[in-house]
Amino acid sequence: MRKIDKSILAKVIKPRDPISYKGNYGRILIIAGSIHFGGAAILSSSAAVYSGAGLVTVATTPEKFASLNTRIPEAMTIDYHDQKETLNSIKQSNVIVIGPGLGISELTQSLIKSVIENTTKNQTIIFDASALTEVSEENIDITSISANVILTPHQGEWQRLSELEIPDQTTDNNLEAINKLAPSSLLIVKKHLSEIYYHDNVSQIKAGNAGMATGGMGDTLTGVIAAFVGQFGFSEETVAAALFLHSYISDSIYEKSFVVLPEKLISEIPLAMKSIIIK
Ligand SMILES: NC(=O)C1=CN([C@@H]2O[C@H](COP(=O)(O)OP(=O)(O)OC[C@H]3O[C@@H](n4cnc5c(N)ncnc54)[C@H](O)[C@@H]3O)[C@@H](O)[C@H]2O)[C@@H](O)CC1
Ligand SMILES: Nc1ncnc2c1ncn2[C@@H]1O[C@H](COP(=O)(O)OP(=O)(O)O)[C@@H](O)[C@H]1O
Ligand SMILES: [Mg+2]
Repeated sequence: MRKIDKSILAKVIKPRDPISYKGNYGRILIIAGSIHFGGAAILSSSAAVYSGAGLVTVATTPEKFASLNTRIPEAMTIDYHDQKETLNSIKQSNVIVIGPGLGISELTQSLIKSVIENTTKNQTIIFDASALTEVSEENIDITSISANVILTPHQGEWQRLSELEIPDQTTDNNLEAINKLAPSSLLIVKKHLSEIYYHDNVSQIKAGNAGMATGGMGDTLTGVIAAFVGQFGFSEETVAAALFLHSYISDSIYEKSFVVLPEKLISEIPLAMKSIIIK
């Protein structure tokens, strides 16, 4: 199993061209949040903005517009009940995150199907949280999606998708399961020392700590990955760098703090990314 260490960061995080504009750094759509899970949409979108995404739009329930605009004014908001507006945003985005805080509902199922049917090979979809649960519970076919696909289940969500009990989630079993479920996708099994499965390659990050075992940490990861793909393009390296940075910053916080709060992690992303390119 290949190990992912700090060297991945300098391979991916590059200085910006002075002659550039926000369109160069990715249009991200985050389809997230619901009446009981407003924070997931805030954390995912904040993480995307703070990780350098050019433009971030959150498709969520209008009850959450005020809190979102207050917490992360850089992100724009659209109503995911408005099919026309949501479809328009799906088609215009480079990266689409779907799932954090969405909840289990017919709406979630229809949003998933709309994303699958209206994206092309030049786009990337990140399935997380409730979207993963719906894919498994509704047997939604994700084997032949045109867009790049990234799945970010924790071990419980992976159990639902793969039908592998957690103790049986070995490298070989995971590889077999992902090749059956979505052969060309990139799978991250989130846990202590998370693993990446992509085209039969298996790698493991050498960072992460138990202070990360707090609600919202996975929602946050989706925003970091989305921003990295939006800026640096879809590749196993880009995703590995995002996954590593998320745990690397958490490790530095964990040195002095009993718990790693997702918001604290997010606040430290810009300085951590800058430190990688300062020689
Ligand atoms: N502030 C917010 O708005 C938050 C919203 N959240 C949303 O809540 C929804 C449900 O996600 P959850 O993950 O909380 O609940 P899930 O029900 O999807 O998964 C948690 C369940 O998985 C099982 N499990 C077993 N081993 C596990 C392991 N090692 N790691 C994780 N789970 C394991 C347990 O039965 C546990 O109850 C998602 O849409 C998520 O985005 C959560 O992310 C928490 C924070
Ligand atoms: N003990 C641990 N060691 C390292 N990383 C952990 C540990 N516990 C949780 N994490 C990380 O925290 C995140 C939790 O994701 P998830 O359960 O989806 O959170 P949420 O859905 O509440 O946002 C994952 O990235 C996981 O790898
Ligand atoms: Mg999660």
